[in-house]
Amino acid sequence: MVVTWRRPKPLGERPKLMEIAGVDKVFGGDVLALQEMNLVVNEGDFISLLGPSGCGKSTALRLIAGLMHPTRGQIAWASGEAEIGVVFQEPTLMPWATVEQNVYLPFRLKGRSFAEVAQDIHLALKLVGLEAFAKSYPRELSGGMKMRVSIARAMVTRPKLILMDEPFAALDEITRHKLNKDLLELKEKIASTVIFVTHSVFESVFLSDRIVVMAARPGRVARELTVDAPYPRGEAFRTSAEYAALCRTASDALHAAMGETA
Ligand SMILES: Nc1ncnc2c1ncn2[C@@H]1O[C@H](COP(=O)(O)OP(=O)(O)OP(=O)(O)O)[C@@H](O)[C@H]1O
Repeated sequence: MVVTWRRPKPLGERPKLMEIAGVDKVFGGDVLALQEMNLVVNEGDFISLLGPSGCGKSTALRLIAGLMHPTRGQIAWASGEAEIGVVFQEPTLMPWATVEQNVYLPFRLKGRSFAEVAQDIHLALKLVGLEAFAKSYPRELSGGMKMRVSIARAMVTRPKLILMDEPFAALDEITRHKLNKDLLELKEKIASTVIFVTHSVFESVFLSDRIVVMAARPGRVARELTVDAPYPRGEAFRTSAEYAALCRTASDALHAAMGETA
């Protein structure tokens, strides 16, 4: 695995990675979880899906992951092939396996031997700051460290797109801030694309360059915002007037979307 330090191209110049076109998802014949979703995802985007409970954020992620199929519409990959890694809210680690064995899992599922990919595993652990814990078991790690293992596992095969479903929601605020910052650095190093589900206006503004604001009943995209602030972003950005103003804009958009709920 080669670590690249390539910056994503500016918004508007990025090649298309995948497209969600006119997607509906209906459960049980009458629950319209997602209505007419349209979204173009470009290489290098950091997109947050921001919205209240029940607006279809997880449904959208599961559709993109191919864990289920749309009722109507399509999800098309520019390369013709979906290459994704997924990080869930819970780290979902195998308790009986070491950290490196957990990170090995996606390769094992592809039939690769550990020896063949050991270097990739160790580089992924290094990138999340856990190279010294390769032989530890999940029970020996803090919540934040377990989440780092989960992130290493999602990126070890170098997927084009990493899907993250509220990965830091269960962590304390200090750990969450640290992981937010580390995630941005990591994304830059591996030149990946991220779709990140969150309830938090603050987290979405800190991380993303595009925020897709969603509304509920039925779940749908209400509007899209661009966060026009340069990366790298750190604590100076988090405490800036610019960040406060961007949070205000996103919060207003979210409240407007919730007000539109039928
Ligand atoms: N498997 C399912 N069967 C029936 N209804 C479902 C199913 N999955 C989701 N729904 C419904 O679809 C709607 C959207 O759910 P989804 O979990 O995608 O929302 P969400 O925005 O991710 O919510 P949260 O933030 O609470 O996780 C909700 O009304 C939910 O109850």
